[in-house]
Amino acid sequence: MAPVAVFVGVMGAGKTTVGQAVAAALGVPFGDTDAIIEERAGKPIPEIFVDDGEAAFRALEREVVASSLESFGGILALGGGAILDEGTRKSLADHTVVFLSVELTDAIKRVGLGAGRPLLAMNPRATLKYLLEQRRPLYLEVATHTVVTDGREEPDITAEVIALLRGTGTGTGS
Ligand SMILES: Nc1ncnc2c1ncn2[C@@H]1O[C@H](COP(=O)(O)OP(=O)(O)OP(=O)(O)O)[C@@H](O)[C@H]1O
Ligand SMILES: O=C(O)C1=C[C@@H](O)[C@@H](O)[C@H](O)C1
Ligand SMILES: [Mg+2]
Repeated sequence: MAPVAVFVGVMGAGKTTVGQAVAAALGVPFGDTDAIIEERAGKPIPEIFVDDGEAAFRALEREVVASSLESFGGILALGGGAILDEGTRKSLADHTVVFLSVELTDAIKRVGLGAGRPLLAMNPRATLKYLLEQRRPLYLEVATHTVVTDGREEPDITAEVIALLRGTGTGTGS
């Protein structure tokens, strides 16, 4: 079994929010690799970063993403940095991948001070700006569909994604 669709995008793109809504509308399960990692580690992501370091988090993320891509049959949201791993990007070539795109202004409004997101613990605006620039090409590389979310409410974005998944929408990208 493989995911119906995989959501990628930077922190605040709305992967969890829109992913849950799309899954509910399609009547399929929703999975979030960040939540699976927290279950596996038995602690929240900020604690994994503090206790074990980012490298240990990325190793666990790689495993969780690989097993979810093989066996999770619903809508799967990946952590914002999962696509940094080259093996993960290659595995995504076999899947329907929705890139939720967001620019800095809206991303900052959505993540606020970055609570629960350890990479944003210091200077969230500058960090998010850097992450957006660094990762945008990687999100585009894996995306089969790109959906612009700036200035849009969740139901509107969800409707576009559902149309894309049903093959009736044109989307805003590849
Ligand atoms: N289109 C939107 N408009 C306004 N707020 C939104 C929108 N999408 C999500 N949000 C809000 O922004 C915050 C971040 O959204 P969400 O957690 O879904 O992002 P994410 O992509 O899963 O981020 P992360 O990679 O950190 O898990 C949440 O508080 C959510 O309610
Ligand atoms: O962008 C990132 O690198 C991250 C995003 C979150 O989803 C979590 O996976 C974690 O906070 C790291
Ligand atoms: Mg999320």
